[in-house]
Amino acid sequence: MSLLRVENVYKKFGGLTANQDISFTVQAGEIVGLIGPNGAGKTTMFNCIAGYSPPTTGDIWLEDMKISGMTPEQCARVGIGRTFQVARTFTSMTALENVMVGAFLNEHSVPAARRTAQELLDFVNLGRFSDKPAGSMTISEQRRLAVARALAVKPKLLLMDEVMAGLNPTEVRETVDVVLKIRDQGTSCLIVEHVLEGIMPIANQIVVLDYGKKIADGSPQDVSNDPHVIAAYLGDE
Ligand SMILES: Nc1ncnc2c1ncn2[C@@H]1O[C@H](COP(=O)(O)OP(=O)(O)OP(=O)(O)O)[C@@H](O)[C@H]1O
Repeated sequence: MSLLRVENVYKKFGGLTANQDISFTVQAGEIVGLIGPNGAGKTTMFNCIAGYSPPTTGDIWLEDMKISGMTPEQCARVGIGRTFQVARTFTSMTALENVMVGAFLNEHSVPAARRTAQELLDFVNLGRFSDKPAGSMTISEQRRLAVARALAVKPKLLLMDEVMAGLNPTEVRETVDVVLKIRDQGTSCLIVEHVLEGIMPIANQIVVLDYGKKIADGSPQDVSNDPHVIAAYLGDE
């Protein structure tokens, strides 16, 4: 059984169809990239999956549970974690406190939440920054902090929205290493990304959206050679 199944999802905003008949799956243990030009409907799809804005029609399943129509908190409780395009860190709180906010979904004592948060900061290579105010961290560090906070809800599937945008090549490599570690410890990843050199080498599958429609779905190599994708997106790179 697939971990995530998106079935014939439409999302309409008035007269605009941001997602049109989108279907795809994510298998357990895999990294899937969701790519496409600006305005293609990628963030809209994330919002449908994570409960922030339900599909107009169509269904979304996490294993055998229908999650379309659930609230963001219900989605988090059943196993969907997410980061946002603009890292929503609490800038005046320390790195540790930021991750503790996520940890409280499952942990019911401060010491347990603190322990989990410190482990997750270590996991994303930010362990030495636990007492640092999030607002004084670099963009790259804040993105990994957001990943640690999303992992604190112990997701089966982690949705990551442009965690590599604006990073230098060293920072992209650090982030890629963290994504691979997340996959290796058993959490599947669905990643919206414009930084193709970050996502293409590590993805098992790439789904391409353009103007709200799915135009390709396959291995990174097949998708890179697909004329529709080249015309719509890769040709612009
Ligand atoms: N809440 C909303 N109300 C109205 N239109 C919206 C809303 N959210 C998104 N849209 C529109 O839906 C379309 C898809 O937007 P979306 O943000 O999903 O694209 P995207 O692929 O994530 O783009 P980008 O790569 O630039 O982040 C766009 O035309 C956008 O203007």
